[in-house]
Amino acid sequence: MRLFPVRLSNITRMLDMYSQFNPSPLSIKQFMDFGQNACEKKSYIFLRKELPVRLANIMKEIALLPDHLLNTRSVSQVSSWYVQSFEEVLEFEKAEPTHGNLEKFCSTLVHIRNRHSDVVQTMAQGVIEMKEHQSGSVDCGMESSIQYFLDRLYMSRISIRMLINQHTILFGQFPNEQGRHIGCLDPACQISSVVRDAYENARFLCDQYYLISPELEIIEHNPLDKGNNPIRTVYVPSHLYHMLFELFKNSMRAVVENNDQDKCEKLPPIKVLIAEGKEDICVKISDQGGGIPRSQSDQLFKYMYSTAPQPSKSDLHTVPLAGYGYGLPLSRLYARYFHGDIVLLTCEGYGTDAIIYLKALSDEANELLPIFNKTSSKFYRATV
Ligand SMILES: CS(=O)(=O)N1CCC(Oc2ccc(-c3c(C(=O)NC[C@H]4CC[C@H](C(=O)O)CC4)noc3-c3cc(Cl)c(O)cc3O)cc2)CC1
Repeated sequence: MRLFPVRLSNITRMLDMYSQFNPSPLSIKQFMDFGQNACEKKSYIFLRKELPVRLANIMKEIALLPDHLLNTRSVSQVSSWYVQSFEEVLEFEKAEPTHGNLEKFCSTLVHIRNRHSDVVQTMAQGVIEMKEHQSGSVDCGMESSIQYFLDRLYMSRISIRMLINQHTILFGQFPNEQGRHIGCLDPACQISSVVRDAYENARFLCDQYYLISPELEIIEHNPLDKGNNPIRTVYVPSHLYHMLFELFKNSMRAVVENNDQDKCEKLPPIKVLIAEGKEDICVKISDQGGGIPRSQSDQLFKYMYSTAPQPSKSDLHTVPLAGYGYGLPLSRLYARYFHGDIVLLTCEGYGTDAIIYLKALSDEANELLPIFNKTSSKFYRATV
């Protein structure tokens, strides 16, 4: 994207200014409290500052990427999307919150969300382009700086899309079709329902490809609730679904590929435990898929490790359990976004437990946001 000198110096000046502010993390409780008495003007005043701050913080890190990654066609494309979106939001920097401007702001946010919908795939393509242009393999210093950057880029992207979704759902075209939901948050998200949804959809893909799939068993353990009601929490169902869907796909692939169906009529079931404690809600997915050597289990969270040549569109259809190779690292980011986590515990020769940890209390579920500062930029200089 060619930038004319005047425009370039303007953007550089604004980037330097907005990147000096730290992003302001919000908790699930704050999202809920604001959404229950939502005021569009207050949201507009907050977002027209916070969105450029979050965009500028990650744009400064994009600029620190090594040239042979930054100058790939794909990463240049992503960079230009960020520049364009940064400029578009800045148009509201001093605009009064009139009805017209509020409406224009909402549609601008929708355009920005759509512009950035393919950032993950495009970055994956950029990593592949870089590897293709590299004569030798990528050294581990470079690999760890790319891992560090992509984790921060995608966490920033998750957070920006969360802010945009809350505003456009609360104040967009259909504000009253929310039911009990507050934006993309469900105040009473029933964990077992999302587990079943994700399982059924992963099972459909598994049956399509392998013509067989393991059964599901769910157990809930909620010592704090005498009525033994299903465990519910305030969360973003789509985030939880994304994590569960990826983990079920992995479990099903392992179970089907590592169990000799001739010997046993039925595949060992996938067992899910949902437990609520004072601090955490845990969702443990246990399978008998043969497990992975410990030396390999860390690799599964690596973007570079899994960045095999992207499946072609037809592959994605014919090899449905394969993805772009970012399923697990991205799922862990969704869990970490509100201070949860995903941990893999594998027993080679037997199977794997994948545990999703969620914060049980919404005022402890704070956004985890990357901050551009001397420390983060040193990391790039050290490993570039
Ligand atoms: C980056 S990504 O998110 O896009 N994605 C990560 C996932 C990967 O696909 C998978 C899927 C399953 C497995 C797998 C095996 C397995 O396959 N064992 C048998 C081999 C063990 C090494 C052995 C060897 O090479 O030594 C050769 C056999 N066993 O346990 C699991 C397992 C993994 C996860 Cl993460 C899980 O949640 C549940 C599981 O049961 C491995 C890889 C695509 C890429």
